[in-house]
Amino acid sequence: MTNPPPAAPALRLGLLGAGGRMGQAIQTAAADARITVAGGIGREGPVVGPHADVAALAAACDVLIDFSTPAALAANLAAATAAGTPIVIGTTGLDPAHHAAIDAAAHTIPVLQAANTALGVNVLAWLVEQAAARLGPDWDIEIVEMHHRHKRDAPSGTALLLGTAAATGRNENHADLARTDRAAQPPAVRETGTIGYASLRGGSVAGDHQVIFATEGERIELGHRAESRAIFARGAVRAAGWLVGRAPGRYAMSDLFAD
Ligand SMILES: NC(=O)C1=CN([C@@H]2O[C@H](COP(=O)(O)OP(=O)(O)OC[C@H]3O[C@@H](n4cnc5c(N)ncnc54)[C@H](OP(=O)(O)O)[C@@H]3O)[C@@H](O)[C@H]2O)C=CC1
Ligand SMILES: O=C(O)C1=N[C@H](C(=O)O)C[C@H](O)C1
Repeated sequence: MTNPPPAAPALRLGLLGAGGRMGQAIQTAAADARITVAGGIGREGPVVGPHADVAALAAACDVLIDFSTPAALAANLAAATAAGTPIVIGTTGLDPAHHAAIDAAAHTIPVLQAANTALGVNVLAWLVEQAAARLGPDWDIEIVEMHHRHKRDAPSGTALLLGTAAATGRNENHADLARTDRAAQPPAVRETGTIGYASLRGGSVAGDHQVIFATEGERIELGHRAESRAIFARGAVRAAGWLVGRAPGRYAMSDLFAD
């Protein structure tokens, strides 16, 4: 009789922003998936487990999941890099300097950055890219998002991800087309070929996104509604498991869903 193969070692997650809305949802998703949370850090220190700071937590887990704040990103990446620990970044409101820091860390460790970790949104991004590729610039693109009253960044990271997918479909740079604050522009009719954004905030909405393609006489609307944070949390936990053991580099949810 042969012995069964040894069980794979259990995954140990480290959570950054552990006490927040997403931090709590990820703890639930990890428990549902029977994955151990080695520890969790909040703004003022440990939320789960004994680790005093992100450096101690990074050294004690197999993978970090960061849903905290853009202001914490540099320190979180530095700790992950020093410990050689892969990191999933779900925090939004990132600027070009944050993205440059992610690119730099990805030379040393695997980093998966995703403005939205839900499967449905990532399929929506693919649909938007396909639609934009087939519709000419006389189809105006407007992106409308609604979130809960506590959200700090606007437009949402997902709205920008969807706009980037549309720009890619058109073989254009998103930065050239994006009009994130129409109210701040001088009064003028809509510029052909641009991508407009509108952000609504209120109540407890987990996350609604709609991409509207509008031309003379017809309109296409593609959208996604998150009914709870559980979809983001499940995706983040799945992404963390997928990231462990990968080569250093920058990854996206589309890499995971393509596997
Ligand atoms: N990628 C995705 O699928 C999703 C992304 N998000 C994004 O995730 C982020 C968090 O969202 P949400 O959970 O709703 O926000 P919350 O404000 O509820 O949670 C953020 C938490 O991070 C804590 N925090 C602040 N500074 C630090 C720090 N230096 N180190 C560790 N923790 C810190 C905050 O503490 P304190 O309150 O004391 O400041 C808070 O508990 C946002 O950027 C949001 O847009 C949200 C949902 C899905
Ligand atoms: O802050 C949130 O809640 C969410 N943020 C992400 C975003 O900015 O797109 C993802 C999701 O929509 C929920």
